[in-house]
Amino acid sequence: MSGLLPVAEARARILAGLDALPAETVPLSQALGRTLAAPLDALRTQPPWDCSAMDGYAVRAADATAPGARLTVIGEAAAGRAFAGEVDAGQAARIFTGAPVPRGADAILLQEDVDRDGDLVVAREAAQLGRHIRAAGLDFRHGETLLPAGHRLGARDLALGAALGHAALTVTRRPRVALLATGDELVPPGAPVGPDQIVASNSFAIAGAVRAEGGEAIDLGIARDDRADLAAALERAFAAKPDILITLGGASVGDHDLVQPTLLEAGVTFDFWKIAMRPGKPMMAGRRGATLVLGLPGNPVSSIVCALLFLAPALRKLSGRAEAAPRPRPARLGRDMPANDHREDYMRAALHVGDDGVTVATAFPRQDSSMLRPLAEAEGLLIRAPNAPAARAGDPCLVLELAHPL
Ligand SMILES: Nc1nc2c(c(=O)[nH]1)N[C@H]1C(S)=C(S)[C@@H](COP(=O)(O)OP(=O)(O)OC[C@H]3O[C@@H](n4cnc5c(N)ncnc54)[C@H](O)[C@@H]3O)O[C@H]1N2
Ligand code: MOO
Repeated sequence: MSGLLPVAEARARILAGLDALPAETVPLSQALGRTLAAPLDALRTQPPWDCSAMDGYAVRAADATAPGARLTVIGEAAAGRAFAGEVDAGQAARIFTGAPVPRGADAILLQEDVDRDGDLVVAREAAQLGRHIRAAGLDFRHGETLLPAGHRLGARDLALGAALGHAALTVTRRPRVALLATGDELVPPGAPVGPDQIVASNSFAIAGAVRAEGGEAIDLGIARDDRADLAAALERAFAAKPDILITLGGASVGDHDLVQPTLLEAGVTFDFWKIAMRPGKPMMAGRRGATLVLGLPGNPVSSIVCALLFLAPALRKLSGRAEAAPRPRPARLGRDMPANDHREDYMRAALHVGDDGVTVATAFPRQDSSMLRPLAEAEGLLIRAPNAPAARAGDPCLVLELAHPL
């Protein structure tokens, strides 16, 4: 055996140590992407009264059972201006869409289906009981629960929240994630790049993934490959009281991979180091106090895949979301694949929909974890199980889609 932790077990161990963050109240206008900390209940009934779905005439259906029925118009009901009177036998009230149906009336005749002459309307069609009337409570009733706690709020839900009578919503606090890149070779984009240097890129993807999951990213820049510099940067990171601290790089076994010993010295207790996956093998996970510490590998693709598989689920659990783990979906292989070794493979792949409507995933020929271009071009990650035997084009497989905003 390899002694590396299986992906699912690594994720389960990370999630087991996390609880939903406390609740806070935010104005409806700021609730997009937040997660409900309590069920969303109706504070009112909608529509509050029987209401007209059309412009026309509110009548008694029994008065207009056949074309030619003649009715006297006695008033008008508009949206926001109800008709206070009652529609009696032989009478009608002019009515507009969204207006309360006056007492006595039980059907709406469309204005296209009548002829009007002064105070008189003559039906060209028979009225039908209840036709074009939205009954009170058709949409929801006071006290009903419409969305459960743990639901992440989309744009539609904000309209629902407003209609239910909420000006503010109770949501979980945003998880705070501190990001610290490490490496003498790294400079931020836009800064002069020395002869032995490259541009630090990983933090941008990780911060983006954090925000996409509703978290707040705190970028603490780049620490040098120097114990003192790294230790000082880590203290700055912990001082920001993050729910999660992410280090990038220095996770492996090289002489300059100082992250693990420095984290240990800073009081971090490690749960595990090294996962049976490719890319992302040298990821480490631990805790200091209330902070989850994830040490992601430096290779850009490794760090981003680890963020998808471990950081995003951790953020979902902290946010109180019902479903934390990523959900791969079934697909077919676009080409023959060799047998896999002991690591679960997450291969950058093109996706298309085959003739039978099933997604076809074709792994790119180069799977180097340093290469951002194929990651940017990929539409999905083709998952190859540890020790999967060789497989043929057309065989079933699993993929994780890489859709916007990732
Ligand atoms: N002898 C061994 N060597 C390596 C092993 C191993 O098992 N034995 N594992 C390899 C694997 S797998 C990975 S993944 C990498 C991870 O190494 P580190 O986490 O120590 O990462 P670094 O050495 O710091 O960096 C690797 C690579 O990535 C670049 N990098 C780092 N940070 C950033 C950043 N923020 N933005 C862009 N690029 C970054 C860095 O310059 C290096 O090129 O280790 C293998 N080695
Ligand atoms: O895990 Mo490393 O990520 O294979 O390059």
